[in-house]
Amino acid sequence: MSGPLLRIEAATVRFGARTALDAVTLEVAAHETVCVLGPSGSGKSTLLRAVAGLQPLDAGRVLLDGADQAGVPPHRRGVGLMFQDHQLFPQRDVGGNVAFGPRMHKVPRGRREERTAELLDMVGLPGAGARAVATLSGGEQQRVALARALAPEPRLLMLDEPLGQLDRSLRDRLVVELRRLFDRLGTTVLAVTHDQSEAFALADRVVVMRDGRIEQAGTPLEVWRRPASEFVARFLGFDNIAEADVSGAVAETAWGRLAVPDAGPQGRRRVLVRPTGVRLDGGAGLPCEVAARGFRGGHVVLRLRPERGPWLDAECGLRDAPDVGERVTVSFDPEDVVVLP
Ligand SMILES: Nc1ncnc2c1ncn2[C@@H]1O[C@H](COP(=O)(O)OP(=O)(O)OP(=O)(O)O)[C@@H](O)[C@H]1O
Repeated sequence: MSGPLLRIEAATVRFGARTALDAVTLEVAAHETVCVLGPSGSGKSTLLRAVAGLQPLDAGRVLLDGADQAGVPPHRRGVGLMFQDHQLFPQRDVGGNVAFGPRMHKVPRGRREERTAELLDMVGLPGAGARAVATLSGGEQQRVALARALAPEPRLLMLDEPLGQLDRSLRDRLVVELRRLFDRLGTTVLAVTHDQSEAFALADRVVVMRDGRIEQAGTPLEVWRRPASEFVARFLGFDNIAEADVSGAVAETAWGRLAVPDAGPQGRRRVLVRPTGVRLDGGAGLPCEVAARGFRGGHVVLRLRPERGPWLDAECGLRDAPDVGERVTVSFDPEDVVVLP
């Protein structure tokens, strides 16, 4: 099959005066994992629900394998859904939960049992079929929910905040497992999350939404390297943003004169410096006071109050981290300076 597996064309959904989806166009290729990111209320869940057929469109189309899905009920679309609260059937055991879809599709018992065992293996719960749902941890329930969504072999798997309820270390682990699983199965995935690290770890392509529209779409690297707007930059957690006059390869800012890519946007702009590009070099740079510091795994994030200009976040190694109240001077690595369009 050529062409995208999923094509959303100018999809629009209104709730009264509020436009939850505003002419959204998006394609997902077969075997691709696309993660939709955005703040609460930006329309992410509405987009998934529209593709699943749970939310009618006011305008636009959803096509699966080239076929318009208008009038096709959810259970005939061949999409699997896993929602935030991943509600398992409490009265069924793990195997009964996973086999639910295939049973509805009248898959013969032998094949069903084989498939259930295979999927439980795949999600790292071998032999758990007879366990009661109530005896599972949050992470285990999440895996069972995933196996259940995969069991009917959907052509498109849609995940709404798949790891939403879990603590950070479990999420980080599961996200790597999910990525490996999708690669192995060749599953096509459209996932929604408000957690950018999750999206970046899982996705071939990320889509950032704002107020029902797509603000930027690209590979994780593209979006990280070149945020399309201040909104995207701030959403990714980049807060080192200042007004600038850009001329050639130089930006004049309150922090001083920064080197920027030569061929970029010119004139009155805003520039972003990624925290990795704020260097504590002790030279003749911009004097700052360390206002706060926080530990993030192997490195430290410093909150700096510069002599001039907006506050700065800087990343440095554990051993080099200055104390709160210390004075430092910083310079800016041109590699990490981005002129916002
Ligand atoms: N059934 C509904 N009736 C009225 N308004 C709705 C309904 N569902 C969603 N909305 C509104 O549409 C907008 C988009 O909601 P949606 O749930 O798609 O956002 P979201 O990005 O998934 O948010 P979250 O991250 O909080 O789940 C919001 O402003 C929401 O209040």
